[in-house]
Amino acid sequence: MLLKGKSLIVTGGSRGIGRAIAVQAARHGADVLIAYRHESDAGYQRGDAAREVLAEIRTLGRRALALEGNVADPDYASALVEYAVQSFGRVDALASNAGVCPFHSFLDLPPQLLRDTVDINLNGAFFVTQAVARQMQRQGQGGAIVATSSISALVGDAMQTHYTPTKAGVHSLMQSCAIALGPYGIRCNSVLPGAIATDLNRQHLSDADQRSHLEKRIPLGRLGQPDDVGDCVVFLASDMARYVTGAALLVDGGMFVNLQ
Ligand SMILES: NC(=O)C1=CN([C@@H]2O[C@H](COP(=O)(O)OP(=O)(O)OC[C@H]3O[C@@H](n4cnc5c(N)ncnc54)[C@H](OP(=O)(O)O)[C@@H]3O)[C@@H](O)[C@H]2O)C=CC1
Ligand SMILES: C[C@H](O)[C@@H]1OC(=O)[C@H](O)[C@@H]1O
Repeated sequence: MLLKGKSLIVTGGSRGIGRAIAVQAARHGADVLIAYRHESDAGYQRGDAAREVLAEIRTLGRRALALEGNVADPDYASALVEYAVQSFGRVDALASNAGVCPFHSFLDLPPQLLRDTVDINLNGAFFVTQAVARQMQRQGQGGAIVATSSISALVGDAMQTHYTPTKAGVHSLMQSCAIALGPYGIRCNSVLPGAIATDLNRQHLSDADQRSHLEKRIPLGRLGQPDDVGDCVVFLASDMARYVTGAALLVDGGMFVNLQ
């Protein structure tokens, strides 16, 4: 078990990649607090998605908690840490994963959509990382922070002009935090998923031509699944990656290098 006895906060842990991170971490022995917001257009009743994750983790014999809120609110970031410390006694790792990606064309993109996307994806990652790092510094035993950036940190997309800069920012945040937090033994790394089949892009990938175009660009021949990313996050959060900090791990089936 790679995370035996550890306590982990996973933002965006109710669905998709975050759910996979939370469950895989529990399989490796961690207790987990998931942060979620309740996205009504994902087709769940309020809290149902989170409750499903908690139930799955508890069947694995681990403790599981959830706290609804918005990572863009720094007070919620602090509340997450306080809840984890009250319940688990400490915070050993953070998966800063929550994010949104409403596809939209550039020329008519409304200012509020840009502000909301930056607020959640980048500012939210900053606030949660800062709150958890403060707790880890108080604990004095180091820790591991893994942010979910994206292949979109490295390449663009015409319908994601408000989104790709946030993913580049998340990766850059981890690089700077790796330097700032290294003296406290806190490691900071990013995973950069490619095209992963989740609610985030369900509509986008429901277009057969779009899906086929993507699959043809992926040397492994398939879209990623959330567990493909979850297992990589568990590795980076574990002592197996004890000398890894400031790194970026592409989890894309080879899509990024397949240009010619
Ligand atoms: N899917 C993909 O192809 C890729 C995804 N990524 C990144 O992976 C991460 C997860 O994406 P994915 O699993 O696909 O997305 P999903 O839409 O499937 O899940 C998003 C999760 O984030 C939560 N969330 C959204 N906004 C907030 C908020 N303001 N505060 C707290 N929680 C919030 C949602 O909570 P709730 O359920 O309550 O709505 C949900 O748990 C994102 O950062 C995304 O940018 C990166 C590359 C590729
Ligand atoms: C939601 C998109 O399909 C997905 O999100 C990312 O970050 C990747 O670049 C993909 O575009």
